[in-house]
Amino acid sequence: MTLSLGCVADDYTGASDLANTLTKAGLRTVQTIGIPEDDLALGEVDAVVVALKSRSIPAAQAVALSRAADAWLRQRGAAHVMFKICSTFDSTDQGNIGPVLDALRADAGEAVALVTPAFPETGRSVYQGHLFVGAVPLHESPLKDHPLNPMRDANLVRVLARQSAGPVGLIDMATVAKGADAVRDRLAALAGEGKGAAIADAIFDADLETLGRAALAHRVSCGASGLGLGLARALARPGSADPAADVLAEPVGGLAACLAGSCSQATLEQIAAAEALMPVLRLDPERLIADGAAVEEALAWAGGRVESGPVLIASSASPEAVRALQARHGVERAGHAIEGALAHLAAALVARGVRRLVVAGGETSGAVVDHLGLKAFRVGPEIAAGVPVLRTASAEPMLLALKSGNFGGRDFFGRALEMMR
Ligand SMILES: Nc1ncnc2c1ncn2[C@@H]1O[C@H](COP(=O)(O)OP(=O)(O)OP(=O)(O)O)[C@@H](O)[C@H]1O
Ligand SMILES: O=C(O)[C@@H](O)C(=O)CO
Repeated sequence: MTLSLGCVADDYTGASDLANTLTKAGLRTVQTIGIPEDDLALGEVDAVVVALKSRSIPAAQAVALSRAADAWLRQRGAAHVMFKICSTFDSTDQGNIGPVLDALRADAGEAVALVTPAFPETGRSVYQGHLFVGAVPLHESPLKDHPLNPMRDANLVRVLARQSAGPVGLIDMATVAKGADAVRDRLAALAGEGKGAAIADAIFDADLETLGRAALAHRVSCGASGLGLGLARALARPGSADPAADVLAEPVGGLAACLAGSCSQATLEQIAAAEALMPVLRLDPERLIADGAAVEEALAWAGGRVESGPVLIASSASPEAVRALQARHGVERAGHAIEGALAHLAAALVARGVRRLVVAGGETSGAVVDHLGLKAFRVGPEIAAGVPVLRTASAEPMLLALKSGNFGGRDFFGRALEMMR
């Protein structure tokens, strides 16, 4: 079947966030892990979100992967492809948002692309090109302490220009308020001025509906789930059946576990709250890096406990502890070693019968899902804004929840496990 919408996401939790939004808006959506085989049977779907792990890799690799994903989606008939980035615009001056968008835009033969990370449901809004996280500008939010890409500038026109080949313009709120035609005219004017990308202001879902309608006149756009919502509302057929309804119809059973590698403030609070619900093991990150025995000890700890109920294992630590560890081992080395350890733990837990798995953190989820060799998910109901239940299509199905670091309320882990039966 011909896709109404193709999406290339730069991490796995971001992909499920977008898949959740598209599903809620009425599009039948599949999330794939990596670029699918040519013969992947899709069934009746409207949208495919190809999840890459390209947010924090060298820009040239991110470009190559994203172009290949885009080519796969175009082959399946997608006339519009959205590049899904983080709603907090996670990136560095080297990329990867600018280089990937430049490449996708060139492949699509477009002069300019609309960009907005606004996602009102999770408090992300853009005004005069400045990104706000709740009530504070990006550089005053907890994202200033992100372990891999600390965000220290809220002016996205400036941020994107630093990582793009060409200049970047602004579609301001006054234009957005005038409607989709005004936005399309502004995009054309910016293209005439030689701008390759335009940051669009958006505060409410209605703004994103306007931007979604305007973006569909082009072959490529870039944003977070808010833009996904705008595109999906423009594309969905009114009155179509709830696409998430049958994902939880058959319980999968099996054991349940949670793994956390995210060090975001939200995840730290969720782990603290989970202590009241299940046994929690806090890993020593120094030992995880130094020594494979730490993983074996964690497995021994989980052994008997997971047979009688869910457990949570976390490497997560405070910003100060993260900085100290990174100073001793380097940002990448520390990050990869911990991701690898959690992925290894996930595989060992699955080998012991875990079939319901909650993972916190985008990079962490990427490492876990890759290590488990999972290829595609159907998208089920929402646990918290931006986090759906996912179901593998395999003969012995698993349920997963891949949580972006900043998402979910304090009760997230308990809530997820309650839904994942
Ligand atoms: N105690 C720790 N010290 C230093 N780094 C850590 C520690 N625990 C985890 N990490 C690393 O921090 C990074 C966290 O990134 P991850 O993407 O998983 O979470 P996040 O950034 O909060 O989530 P998202 O990308 O969805 O917003 C990973 O590379 C992880 O391995
Ligand atoms: O857009 C978001 O905030 C999330 O989907 C995400 O990508 C966080 O890593």
